[in-house]
Amino acid sequence: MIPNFSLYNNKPIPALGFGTYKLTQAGGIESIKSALNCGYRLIDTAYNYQNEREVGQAIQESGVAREDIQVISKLPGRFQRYDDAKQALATSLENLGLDYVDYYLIHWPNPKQGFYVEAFQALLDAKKEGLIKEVGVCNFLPEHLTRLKEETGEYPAINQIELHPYFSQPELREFHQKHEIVTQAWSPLLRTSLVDEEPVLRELAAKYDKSIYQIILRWIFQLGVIAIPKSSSRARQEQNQAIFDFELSSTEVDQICALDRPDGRQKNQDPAVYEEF
Ligand SMILES: NC(=O)C1=CN([C@@H]2O[C@H](COP(=O)(O)OP(=O)(O)OC[C@H]3O[C@@H](n4cnc5c(N)ncnc54)[C@H](OP(=O)(O)O)[C@@H]3O)[C@@H](O)[C@H]2O)C=CC1
Ligand SMILES: O=C(O)C(=O)[C@@H](O)[C@H](O)C(=O)CO
Repeated sequence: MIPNFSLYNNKPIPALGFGTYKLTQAGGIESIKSALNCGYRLIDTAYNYQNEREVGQAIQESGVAREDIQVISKLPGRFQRYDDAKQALATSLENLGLDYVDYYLIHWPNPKQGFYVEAFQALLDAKKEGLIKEVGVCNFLPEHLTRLKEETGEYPAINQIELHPYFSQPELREFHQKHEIVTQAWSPLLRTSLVDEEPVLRELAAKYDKSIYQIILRWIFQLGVIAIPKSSSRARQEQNQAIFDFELSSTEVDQICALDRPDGRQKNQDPAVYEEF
């Protein structure tokens, strides 16, 4: 059983979700259906993943009630003008075959382009129309979040950011906590690169009889952050959620936090300068 965290308004959100980047076509549908059938109730997709149709079909075929599933999708950078944002949301809903999406997130701030406040306003208006339950963002830095608050009066419900043992984002997590923004961790397993070399993770895995990936996901849970690991395999989907039967000590949590590196980003995608369309 995956426990819940709470949003700013006390609404529950699963404390662990399922990522779907690269899960496409028939195999993708089977993997997403498998994730739903083994207990994931928070599914992360994006317009740009070109798999919203697969997510919609998996939901329909899973037999799990729509209202028991929370679906996240994301607005591409090229659609941040007000009317384009609303049209992109309409296309996402059509692709998903849903009347509403639980969370629609601005995928990247693209600060050089300069339209993210306009996009946020469009999504706040779509929320009033019942098309989105909560508006969120990804990859926003404190300066972008502050600007949203100053210009629209609201913070997003969620900020989905790169977060894993090499990049644990302590300052941004603190900012989120202060302003009741839920933190989600993308690439929580660092797409499995490098982490299997880490002695601290290996030692903890041996101590708790868990895999290093379970140690990482448990650490993220204990930070109060929602990880959204992706896996195509049922066995690894089950493994990734078998993390609620043990607890790391606060010293062990700190030991993993100490792996943080200034250059720890997976692909050097610094949202202050990186733009994705
Ligand atoms: N908002 C944003 O800008 C971004 C959002 N995301 C979201 O975050 C999700 C997760 O991040 P992602 O980049 O996919 O990377 P992850 O860190 O989730 O790693 C996924 C990789 O790890 C493998 N894996 C998963 N579980 C295990 C396990 N227990 N043991 C061994 N290998 C494992 C998977 O292989 P296999 O499938 O074979 O199991 C896959 O190759 C994405 O799918 C997407 O939804 C990602 C990037 C940016
Ligand atoms: O997966 C996502 O949500 C992304 O934003 C990706 O584009 C990710 O940034 C990436 O893998 C870029 O090559």
